[in-house]
Amino acid sequence: MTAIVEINNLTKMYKNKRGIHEVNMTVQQGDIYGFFGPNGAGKTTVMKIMTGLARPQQGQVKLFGYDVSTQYEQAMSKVGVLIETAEAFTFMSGRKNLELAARFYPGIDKQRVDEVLEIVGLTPFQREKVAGYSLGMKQRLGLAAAMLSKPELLILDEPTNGLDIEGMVQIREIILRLAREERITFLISSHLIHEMELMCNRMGIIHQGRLVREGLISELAKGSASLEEAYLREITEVRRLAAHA
Ligand SMILES: Nc1ncnc2c1ncn2[C@@H]1O[C@H](COP(=O)(O)OP(=O)(O)OP(=O)(O)O)[C@@H](O)[C@H]1O
Repeated sequence: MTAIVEINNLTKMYKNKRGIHEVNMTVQQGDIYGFFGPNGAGKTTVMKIMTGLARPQQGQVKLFGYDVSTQYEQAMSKVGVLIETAEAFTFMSGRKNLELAARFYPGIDKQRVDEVLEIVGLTPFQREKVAGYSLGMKQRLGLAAAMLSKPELLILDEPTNGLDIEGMVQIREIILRLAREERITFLISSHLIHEMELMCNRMGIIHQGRLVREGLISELAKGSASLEEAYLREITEVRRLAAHA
């Protein structure tokens, strides 16, 4: 197995003493890795450091074997990112937004814009202004933008956050298809455990800034009626140990 993402000992504490502490994670090629934790657990902080949007106080992130802090361009060359809600110019069409984003990458032509619109199911709405898009359509446009450079790894922060059931299903189906047909590796954060169960093969659980468990979902759920029950049991144990520390 090839490790696409290697996170070692990552620490970033904000002035308010919150943040992340000595996080270790590995994403293997072909994984749909679920990065799971409640609001405020530290998911966005890890993802921002991974993509160079924030600096750690300690530790290291390697993407495709390259260190994000010292070999940024090589590390990010095969990575697509969607962190927090997708931003777009609402007065422009979906297509125009993608054409604008494509200018940041050398060698991306109009044909690729057609391809990514097709992948996310926005071809029929490409000429409409983004102002008229639903939240689900905006998220799919963000996914299309992240796909422009033909990435081999997609890092998605809460891609289904705030979406209705139909919107969630659409995003999930796109992710599963891309993993299957284009062999894209995914790192996806969510605070919805059911989403993780439906989409991911492996999962890391972050709790109050610490990665408390990582493994195959099938193994994490073993011996429990559901993944949710397994998670609650894990967290109860973490709290019990913390109380006795
Ligand atoms: N810029 C900041 N300054 C101070 N504290 C911060 C800052 N960014 C995040 N935090 C705190 O660090 C902790 C981790 O936040 P983070 O956004 O990484 O969590 P998260 O798991 O992504 O949660 P959410 O799902 O709510 O986005 C939280 O307690 C948050 O309040």
